[in-house]
Amino acid sequence: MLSIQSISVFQYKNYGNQSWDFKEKIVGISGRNGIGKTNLLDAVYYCCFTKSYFAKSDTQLVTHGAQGLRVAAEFLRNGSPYSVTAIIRENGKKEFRVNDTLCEKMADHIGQLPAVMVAPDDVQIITDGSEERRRFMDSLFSQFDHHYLLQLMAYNRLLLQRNGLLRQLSENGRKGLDLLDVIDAQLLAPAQYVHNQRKTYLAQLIEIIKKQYAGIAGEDYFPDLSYESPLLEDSLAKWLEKNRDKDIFAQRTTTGLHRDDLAIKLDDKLFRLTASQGQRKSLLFALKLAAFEMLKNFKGFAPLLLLDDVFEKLDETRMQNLLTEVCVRNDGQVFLTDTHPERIKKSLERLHSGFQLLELGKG
Ligand SMILES: Nc1ncnc2c1ncn2[C@@H]1O[C@H](COP(=O)(O)OP(=O)(O)OP(=O)(O)O)[C@@H](O)[C@H]1O
Repeated sequence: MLSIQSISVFQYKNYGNQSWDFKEKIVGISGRNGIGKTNLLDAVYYCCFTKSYFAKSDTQLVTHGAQGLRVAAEFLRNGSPYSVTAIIRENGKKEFRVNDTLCEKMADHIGQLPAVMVAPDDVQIITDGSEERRRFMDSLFSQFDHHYLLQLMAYNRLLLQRNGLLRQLSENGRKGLDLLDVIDAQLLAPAQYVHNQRKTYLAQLIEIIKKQYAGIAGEDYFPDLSYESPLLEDSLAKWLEKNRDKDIFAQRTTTGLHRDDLAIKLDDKLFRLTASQGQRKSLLFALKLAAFEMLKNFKGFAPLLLLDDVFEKLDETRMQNLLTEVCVRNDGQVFLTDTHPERIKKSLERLHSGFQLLELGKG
């Protein structure tokens, strides 16, 4: 079982110096638009992932006009205390401590405090390009397969090096092809590992998504989901060899893992072009709940579930079904935000399970 007991923030977005205690499995957070509900969820997310779900850089998290920030939180994981402190110093340097010990590599912390965020703009996972879907699956798989994260990081680092070299080769008449051979050889092992794991994990994930979609949408047909990868057609070694001239000309690596996708179709057409708003919402929740379920299966305990503004997204019945599923049937801790204190209170009361309601901006 994983739960967060308390969090304190200093100079974090719109918060000066504030702390909260979380006493229940279900925590509702209400308050008017712009009061800081999302920011509070994001601070929890930050403790789990060493980065924000929303902001591209840490500097965006520091309160405007201030320098440096601090976020500290106490968790309980399988009965043992687990504390996290994140500090961004005035000079921008970041320190992350777990149980008072400095974390040398942020990657080592990923997966220790599994969490799933559901936020209003997440529908981009379905409507936007493949990058959003890769981010979704990588964030999920990295939380239960540490080697996956390390191999993915190695692949991305080498890819950057390769693209830099391709630019040089294109500009200086191909001097340095030996180095390209070296980088290409180094890319193969991490690419193969990530590809194999994506194949395995996506097959499992897709089955859970279908089940969740049926439960949420109540439809007896499913979107067709499949793993698309150039590596399903040929090995990366072959692709790199075949595309070498093209890559030098384009000054970038034109094929590889970074082109993978979780393809989503409905009646043989792209889901994002044909699906209704309701179907998109249902699929988004199905993806997120599938991520939640998969994490729970792998970790042996439920991840934190951070639901931002979901009341605006689903009708009342679907919302109540979802809350029963994630708040009552699961033993995990759930955070929900809503602008209307009465609406969230009423929904949570109907669950007949203990909950806490934080009203931001009051008292
Ligand atoms: N770095 C920052 N420094 C100061 N304030 C910030 C910073 N980043 C964001 N904010 C402020 O935080 C507020 C938004 O907070 P947040 O998104 O958490 O609100 P919310 O309660 O979730 O609102 P909504 O109900 O509209 O989703 C805005 O007023 C924004 O100006």
